[in-house]
Amino acid sequence: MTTTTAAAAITTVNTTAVVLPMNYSTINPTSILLDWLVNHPMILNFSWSEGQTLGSSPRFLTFTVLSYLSLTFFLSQNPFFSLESHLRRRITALHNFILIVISFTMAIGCTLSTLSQSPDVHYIICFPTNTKPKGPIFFWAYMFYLSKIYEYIDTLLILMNNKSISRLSFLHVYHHATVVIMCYLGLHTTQSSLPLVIVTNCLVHVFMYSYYLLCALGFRPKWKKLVTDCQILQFLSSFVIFSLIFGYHFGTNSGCSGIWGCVFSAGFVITLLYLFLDFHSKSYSAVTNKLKLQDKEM
Ligand SMILES: CC(C)(COP(=O)(O)OP(=O)(O)OC[C@H]1O[C@@H](n2cnc3c(N)ncnc32)[C@H](O)[C@@H]1OP(=O)(O)O)[C@@H](O)C(=O)NCCC(=O)NCCSC(=O)CC(=O)O
Repeated sequence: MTTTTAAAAITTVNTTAVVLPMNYSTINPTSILLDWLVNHPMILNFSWSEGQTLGSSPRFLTFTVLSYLSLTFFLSQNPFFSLESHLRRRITALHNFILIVISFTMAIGCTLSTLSQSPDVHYIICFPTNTKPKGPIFFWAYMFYLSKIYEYIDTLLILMNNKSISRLSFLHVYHHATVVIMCYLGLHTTQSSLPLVIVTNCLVHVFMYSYYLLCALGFRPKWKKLVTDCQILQFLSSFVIFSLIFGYHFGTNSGCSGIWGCVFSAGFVITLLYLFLDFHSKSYSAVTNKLKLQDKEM
């Protein structure tokens, strides 16, 4: 905490405490961020321990993902209620705003943790095989995992509007269900690459949920395609990261931690890339744009 700054602002004159104006030149934003997002005792002492940390058991994971899939299937077949449009838009806007803040905080927290905790650049890509899932980097990996469960609300928001149920795509449900398993395995196997995957995805999500926020507020941003392009770029950059890890793991004697987590993530990214390229061609091709224009003119 910035105790030195606070202490410097307080001085005593004739035994009476006088609060002097804060010397703003001594406030260092980076050290405040480090205090809150890296060196906070809760973050510094975090440890993922299987069966003890909330959400860390295979049973919890199975229950969560199966509940999501069965509820989504049930509600899509039996739309239960449609919220009044005004209220739904407000709830959606708030939900997106929360996700922008959470994603941004995780991106900053994970970046600072990685920069301050990594002994060398190699560590950012490849954790040594004896790495334990504890400390700031794994705290943010855990927050990332929990945030993916919170993102299930996206699906609920689509289901709460009878008119938008057609927006519930295979891509959406497959992504939301599988990403939770990927994050769990990341922690369970102490997976190398976690810092880069988390920071990249959080930054893309700040952009994506800003797009959704504006939609919920009634605007239709012209840069929708740019969001999809960034998502595709994210998946392509993951290939570079995973190629480096596999190169290090199989090309050196020391190896990298959590290689099975990396194999799962790489497989997931391949399927997402395929689905997103398909989404891209269906949403933005010249033919699609022409059809949309004709629809508007009718
Ligand atoms: C541009 C995209 C981000 C979104 O494409 P969409 O076709 O879903 O976009 P859209 O124009 O229909 O979105 C506008 C509609 O979404 C509603 N909406 C607003 N907030 C929402 C939220 N948090 N979740 C779901 N829907 C939401 C708006 O009210 C509006 O509804 P109305 O039209 O009724 O007013 C795209 O690149 C994409 O990701 N498509 C896949 C669909 C998806 O589910 N993506 C998110 C998870 S995948 C992911 O997250 C990958 C990653 O990690 O990067």
